[in-house]
Amino acid sequence: MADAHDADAFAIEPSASGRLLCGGCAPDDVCRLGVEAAGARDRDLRFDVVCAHSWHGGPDVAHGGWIAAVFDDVLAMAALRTEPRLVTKSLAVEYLRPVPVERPLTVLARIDAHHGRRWEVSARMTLAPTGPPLATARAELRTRRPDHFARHRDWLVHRPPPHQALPPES
Ligand SMILES: CCCCCCCCCC(=O)SCCNC(=O)CCNC(=O)[C@H](O)C(C)(C)COP(=O)(O)OP(=O)(O)OC[C@H]1O[C@@H](n2cnc3c(N)ncnc32)[C@H](O)[C@@H]1OP(=O)(O)O
Repeated sequence: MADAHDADAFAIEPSASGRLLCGGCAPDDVCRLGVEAAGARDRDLRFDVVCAHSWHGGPDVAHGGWIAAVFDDVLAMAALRTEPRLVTKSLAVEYLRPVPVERPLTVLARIDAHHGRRWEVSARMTLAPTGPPLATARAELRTRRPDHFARHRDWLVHRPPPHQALPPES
Protein backbone atom coordinates (compact mmCIF):
# COMPACT_ATOMS: atom_id res chain seq x y z
CA MET A 1 0.00 0.00 0.00
CA ALA A 2 1.33 3.48 -0.87
CA ASP A 3 2.11 6.02 1.85
CA ALA A 4 0.89 9.59 1.71
CA HIS A 5 4.20 10.83 0.29
CA ASP A 6 4.59 8.26 -2.47
CA ALA A 7 1.19 7.67 -4.04
CA ASP A 8 2.87 6.23 -7.14
CA ALA A 9 4.10 3.26 -5.12
CA PHE A 10 0.45 2.14 -5.08
CA ALA A 11 -0.13 -1.14 -6.88
CA ILE A 12 -2.87 -3.74 -6.66
CA GLU A 13 -1.35 -6.85 -5.13
CA PRO A 14 -2.95 -10.00 -3.68
CA SER A 15 -4.57 -9.42 -0.28
CA ALA A 16 -4.04 -11.60 2.79
CA SER A 17 -6.54 -14.10 1.37
CA GLY A 18 -5.04 -13.92 -2.15
CA ARG A 19 -7.74 -11.66 -3.61
CA LEU A 20 -7.04 -8.78 -5.99
CA LEU A 21 -8.95 -5.88 -4.43
CA CYS A 22 -9.23 -2.16 -5.10
CA GLY A 23 -7.85 0.35 -2.60
CA GLY A 24 -11.26 0.76 -0.93
CA CYS A 25 -11.89 -2.96 -0.42
CA ALA A 26 -8.37 -4.13 0.45
CA PRO A 27 -8.44 -3.11 4.16
CA ASP A 28 -11.44 -5.39 4.81
CA ASP A 29 -10.19 -8.12 2.44
CA VAL A 30 -13.60 -8.38 0.77
CA CYS A 31 -15.00 -7.05 -2.52
CA ARG A 32 -17.93 -4.76 -1.70
CA LEU A 33 -19.28 -5.30 -5.23
CA GLY A 34 -19.60 -9.05 -4.67
CA VAL A 35 -16.94 -10.15 -7.17
CA GLU A 36 -14.92 -13.36 -6.60
CA ALA A 37 -12.24 -14.64 -8.98
CA ALA A 38 -13.11 -18.21 -9.98
CA GLY A 39 -10.28 -19.33 -12.25
CA ALA A 40 -9.45 -19.30 -15.92
CA ARG A 41 -11.19 -20.84 -18.91
CA ASP A 42 -9.23 -20.78 -22.17
CA ARG A 43 -8.46 -17.06 -22.79
CA ASP A 44 -10.99 -15.90 -20.21
CA LEU A 45 -10.78 -15.14 -16.52
CA ARG A 46 -13.96 -16.26 -14.79
CA PHE A 47 -15.62 -14.44 -11.91
CA ASP A 48 -18.51 -15.46 -9.68
CA VAL A 49 -20.58 -12.38 -8.94
CA VAL A 50 -23.69 -11.63 -6.90
CA CYS A 51 -25.44 -8.26 -6.86
CA ALA A 52 -26.45 -7.50 -3.27
CA HIS A 53 -29.98 -6.16 -2.92
CA SER A 54 -28.53 -2.86 -1.69
CA TRP A 55 -27.23 -2.26 -5.25
CA HIS A 56 -30.68 -2.58 -6.85
CA GLY A 57 -31.79 0.19 -9.21
CA GLY A 58 -35.32 -1.09 -9.97
CA PRO A 59 -37.45 -3.84 -8.42
CA ASP A 60 -35.00 -6.71 -7.82
CA VAL A 61 -32.76 -5.63 -10.71
CA ALA A 62 -29.22 -4.28 -10.52
CA HIS A 63 -28.33 -0.60 -10.78
CA GLY A 64 -26.45 0.05 -14.02
CA GLY A 65 -23.68 1.76 -12.07
CA TRP A 66 -23.04 -1.47 -10.14
CA ILE A 67 -22.81 -3.37 -13.45
CA ALA A 68 -20.34 -0.81 -14.81
CA ALA A 69 -18.27 -0.95 -11.61
CA VAL A 70 -18.13 -4.75 -11.76
CA PHE A 71 -16.92 -4.57 -15.34
CA ASP A 72 -14.32 -1.94 -14.41
CA ASP A 73 -12.98 -4.28 -11.72
CA VAL A 74 -12.89 -7.50 -13.74
CA LEU A 75 -11.48 -5.83 -16.86
CA ALA A 76 -8.66 -4.36 -14.78
CA MET A 77 -8.10 -7.75 -13.13
CA ALA A 78 -7.68 -9.39 -16.51
CA ALA A 79 -4.64 -7.19 -17.14
CA LEU A 80 -3.45 -6.95 -13.50
CA ARG A 81 -2.07 -10.46 -13.73
CA THR A 82 0.62 -8.96 -15.96
CA GLU A 83 0.65 -5.26 -15.03
CA PRO A 84 -0.11 -4.08 -11.46
CA ARG A 85 -0.23 -0.35 -12.33
CA LEU A 86 -3.27 0.36 -14.49
CA VAL A 87 -5.97 2.95 -14.99
CA THR A 88 -9.13 2.77 -17.08
CA LYS A 89 -9.13 5.25 -19.95
CA SER A 90 -12.54 4.35 -21.35
CA LEU A 91 -15.31 1.91 -20.50
CA ALA A 92 -18.32 1.10 -22.71
CA VAL A 93 -21.15 -1.04 -21.34
CA GLU A 94 -24.05 -2.57 -23.26
CA TYR A 95 -27.01 -3.30 -21.01
CA LEU A 96 -28.78 -6.10 -22.87
CA ARG A 97 -31.18 -7.54 -20.28
CA PRO A 98 -32.04 -6.62 -16.68
CA VAL A 99 -29.61 -8.19 -14.21
CA PRO A 100 -31.33 -9.84 -11.23
CA VAL A 101 -30.13 -9.15 -7.69
CA GLU A 102 -29.24 -11.95 -5.27
CA ARG A 103 -28.69 -14.48 -8.10
CA PRO A 104 -25.34 -16.09 -9.02
CA LEU A 105 -23.83 -14.45 -12.09
CA THR A 106 -20.82 -15.38 -14.19
CA VAL A 107 -18.52 -12.79 -15.72
CA LEU A 108 -15.82 -13.73 -18.24
CA ALA A 109 -13.08 -11.18 -18.99
CA ARG A 110 -10.19 -11.29 -21.43
CA ILE A 111 -7.33 -9.28 -22.89
CA ASP A 112 -8.03 -8.65 -26.57
CA ALA A 113 -4.88 -6.67 -27.36
CA HIS A 114 -1.83 -5.22 -25.60
CA HIS A 115 0.72 -2.86 -27.12
CA GLY A 116 3.07 -0.87 -24.87
CA ARG A 117 0.98 1.09 -22.32
CA ARG A 118 -2.28 0.33 -24.13
CA TRP A 119 -4.59 -2.57 -23.22
CA GLU A 120 -7.89 -3.49 -24.88
CA VAL A 121 -10.09 -5.74 -22.76
CA SER A 122 -13.63 -7.08 -22.94
CA ALA A 123 -16.09 -8.96 -20.74
CA ARG A 124 -19.59 -10.48 -20.67
CA MET A 125 -22.02 -11.12 -17.81
CA THR A 126 -24.48 -14.04 -17.80
CA LEU A 127 -26.78 -15.69 -15.34
CA ALA A 128 -24.61 -18.50 -13.92
CA PRO A 129 -23.32 -20.75 -15.26
CA THR A 130 -24.02 -19.84 -18.92
CA GLY A 131 -26.69 -18.33 -21.09
CA PRO A 132 -27.33 -15.29 -23.21
CA PRO A 133 -25.38 -12.20 -22.17
CA LEU A 134 -27.11 -9.82 -19.77
CA ALA A 135 -24.46 -7.17 -20.37
CA THR A 136 -21.14 -6.80 -22.17
CA ALA A 137 -18.30 -4.30 -21.86
CA ARG A 138 -15.19 -3.09 -23.60
CA ALA A 139 -12.49 -0.96 -22.05
CA GLU A 140 -9.22 0.64 -22.90
CA LEU A 141 -6.70 0.58 -20.06
CA ARG A 142 -3.39 2.37 -19.73
CA THR A 143 -0.32 1.35 -17.82
CA ARG A 144 0.15 4.28 -15.43
CA ARG A 145 3.05 6.59 -16.04
CA PRO A 146 5.47 6.38 -13.05
CA ASP A 147 4.38 9.85 -11.81
CA HIS A 148 0.62 9.45 -12.43
CA PHE A 149 -0.60 10.19 -8.88
CA ALA A 150 2.12 12.78 -8.20
CA ARG A 151 1.03 14.65 -11.35
CA HIS A 152 -2.58 14.47 -10.24
CA ARG A 153 -1.74 15.86 -6.78
CA ASP A 154 0.36 18.62 -8.30
CA TRP A 155 -2.49 19.49 -10.70
CA LEU A 156 -4.97 19.56 -7.79
CA VAL A 157 -2.76 21.78 -5.65
CA HIS A 158 -2.97 24.42 -8.35
CA ARG A 159 -6.81 24.41 -8.44
CA PRO A 160 -8.72 26.97 -6.35
CA PRO A 161 -9.81 25.71 -2.91
CA PRO A 162 -13.37 24.29 -2.97
CA HIS A 163 -15.06 27.28 -1.28
CA GLN A 164 -13.61 29.60 -3.92
CA ALA A 165 -14.60 27.35 -6.84
CA LEU A 166 -18.33 27.39 -5.97
CA PRO A 167 -20.41 30.25 -7.38
CA PRO A 168 -21.89 32.52 -4.69
CA GLU A 169 -25.49 31.77 -3.64
CA SER A 170 -28.00 34.30 -4.96
C1 LIG B 1 -10.21 -5.47 -7.92
C2 LIG B 1 -8.87 -5.27 -8.40
C3 LIG B 1 -8.81 -4.36 -9.50
C4 LIG B 1 -9.68 -3.26 -9.25
C5 LIG B 1 -8.97 -2.03 -9.41
C6 LIG B 1 -9.91 -1.10 -9.89
C7 LIG B 1 -9.25 -0.46 -11.01
C8 LIG B 1 -10.15 0.15 -11.86
C9 LIG B 1 -9.39 1.00 -12.75
C10 LIG B 1 -9.91 2.38 -12.62
O1 LIG B 1 -11.07 2.58 -12.53
S1 LIG B 1 -8.79 3.68 -12.63
C11 LIG B 1 -9.83 5.09 -12.25
C12 LIG B 1 -10.49 5.66 -13.46
N1 LIG B 1 -9.53 6.12 -14.44
C13 LIG B 1 -8.78 7.22 -14.24
O2 LIG B 1 -8.79 7.85 -13.22
C14 LIG B 1 -7.90 7.65 -15.38
C15 LIG B 1 -8.03 9.16 -15.60
N2 LIG B 1 -7.42 9.53 -16.88
C16 LIG B 1 -6.09 9.76 -16.96
O3 LIG B 1 -5.36 9.72 -15.98
C17 LIG B 1 -5.55 10.04 -18.33
O4 LIG B 1 -6.57 10.48 -19.19
C18 LIG B 1 -4.86 8.82 -18.96
C19 LIG B 1 -3.67 8.38 -18.12
C20 LIG B 1 -5.84 7.65 -19.13
C21 LIG B 1 -4.36 9.33 -20.31
O5 LIG B 1 -3.42 8.49 -20.83
P1 LIG B 1 -2.92 8.70 -22.31
O6 LIG B 1 -1.64 7.94 -22.43
O7 LIG B 1 -4.00 8.34 -23.24
O8 LIG B 1 -2.72 10.27 -22.49
P2 LIG B 1 -1.63 11.27 -21.91
O9 LIG B 1 -0.76 10.65 -20.89
O10 LIG B 1 -0.97 11.85 -23.12
O11 LIG B 1 -2.53 12.40 -21.20
C22 LIG B 1 -3.70 12.94 -21.81
C23 LIG B 1 -4.12 14.16 -21.01
O12 LIG B 1 -4.37 13.81 -19.65
C24 LIG B 1 -3.49 14.54 -18.79
N3 LIG B 1 -3.01 13.64 -17.74
C25 LIG B 1 -2.55 12.39 -17.93
N4 LIG B 1 -2.19 11.85 -16.77
C26 LIG B 1 -2.45 12.77 -15.82
C27 LIG B 1 -2.32 12.80 -14.42
N5 LIG B 1 -1.83 11.76 -13.77
N6 LIG B 1 -2.68 13.90 -13.76
C28 LIG B 1 -3.19 14.96 -14.41
N7 LIG B 1 -3.37 14.98 -15.74
C29 LIG B 1 -2.99 13.91 -16.44
C30 LIG B 1 -2.33 14.93 -19.69
O13 LIG B 1 -1.68 16.07 -19.18
C31 LIG B 1 -3.04 15.23 -20.98
O14 LIG B 1 -3.69 16.50 -20.86
P3 LIG B 1 -4.00 17.42 -22.13
O15 LIG B 1 -4.97 16.67 -23.01
O16 LIG B 1 -4.61 18.67 -21.52
O17 LIG B 1 -2.67 17.64 -22.78
